[in-house]
Amino acid sequence: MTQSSYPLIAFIGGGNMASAIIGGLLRAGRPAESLLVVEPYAPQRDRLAVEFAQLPVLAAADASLARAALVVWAVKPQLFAEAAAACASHVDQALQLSVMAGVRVGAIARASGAERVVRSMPNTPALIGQGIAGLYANTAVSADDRVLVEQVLAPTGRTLWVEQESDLDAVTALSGSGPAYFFYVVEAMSAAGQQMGLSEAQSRELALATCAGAAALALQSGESPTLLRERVTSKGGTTHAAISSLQADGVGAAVQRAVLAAQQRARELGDEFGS
Ligand SMILES: NC(=O)C1=CN([C@@H]2O[C@H](COP(=O)(O)OP(=O)(O)OC[C@H]3O[C@@H](n4cnc5c(N)ncnc54)[C@H](O)[C@@H]3O)[C@@H](O)[C@H]2O)C=CC1
Ligand SMILES: O=C(O)[C@@H]1CCC=N1
Repeated sequence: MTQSSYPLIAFIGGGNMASAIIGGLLRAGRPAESLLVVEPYAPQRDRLAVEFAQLPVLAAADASLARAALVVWAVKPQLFAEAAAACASHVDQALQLSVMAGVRVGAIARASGAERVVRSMPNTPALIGQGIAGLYANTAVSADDRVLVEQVLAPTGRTLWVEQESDLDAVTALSGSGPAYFFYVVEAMSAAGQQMGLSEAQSRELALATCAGAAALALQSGESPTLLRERVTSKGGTTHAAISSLQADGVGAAVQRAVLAAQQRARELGDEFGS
C-alpha cells in the first residue's frame, strides 16, 4: 500500500485508549502521517510527541479534520458534548468510531452530525495488543465500514460484534471493567502470599504467572473453566479447602453482583448522555 492510500484516521482525545490504538496501528506499519489527533491538554500533547514521533497532533479542532475517513472518539463521556460541538462541522461525512463508555450511537450521531456510527468497548490490555473489544454498528454502517473498524482495532487484540446496543452494557461490565476485577483478585492473592511469609515481589510474581498461565490454558485447551477447576481440585486436598472457603463466603455470587452493578452503571451513563 502506498502512503497516500491509507484513509486518514482522526482521534478526538489523545489519552490512554487513543494511545493504545495509535500504538497498535504504528506497530502494524501504518504511517504516522495517516493519523491525526486533537488533544487540548498540553502535557498530554508532549507525551504523545515523545511516544509517537511524527504523529500530527492539533491543540484544537480545525478544518483539516474534514479529510478524515474515520473519526475515533476517545474523550471521557462527560466531555463528549463539548468536544463534539467543536468538531461536528468538520466530521459529519466520516464514519464515527467511539470507545466512550455509555454514550449511545443515537447521541453520537446527533452530536457529530454523522450517519454512520460504530460503538466499541475496548479494555486496557489493548495497550499490549491483548485486549478484547465489543463492537456495535448502527444500520447506516456498511460491510466495508465494519472491515475498516476491524482493521483499526486488530493490532489492539480481538473484536466481537454484538447485535443489540444494550449488549454493550454487558460487554462494558464484563470485559471493559474486567481487568480491574482481575487485578483486585491478584492484589488479594499477593496479600495472602505476604501474610504467609513470602516477599511482595515473590507473591506478585507467583500470583500473576499463575493467573496468566491459567487463562492461557483455558484459552488454548478450550475446556470449560469448571472442568479445569475440578482437575486442580484433589479430593480432600488444598484446593478443595480454598474453594470451600470461597463458596462459604459467597464469592461467586458477589462477583456476579459486582458485574451486574457495572452493567447497571453503564445503563445509567447511557441514560445520562441520551439515546
Ligand atoms: N480506561 C479504560 O479502561 C477504558 C476506557 N474507555 C473509554 O475510553 C475513553 C477515554 O478514556 P481514557 O483514554 O482512559 O481517558 P484519558 O483521560 O486518558 O484520555 C482522554 C483525553 O481526551 C482529552 N480531551 C479532553 N477534552 C477534549 C476535547 N474537547 N477534545 C479532544 N480531546 C479532549 C484529554 O485531555 C485526555 O487526554 C472514555 O470515554 C472511557 O469511557 C473504554 C474502555 C476501557
Ligand atoms: O470504568 C469505566 O467507566 C470505564 C469503562 C470500562 C473501563 N473503564
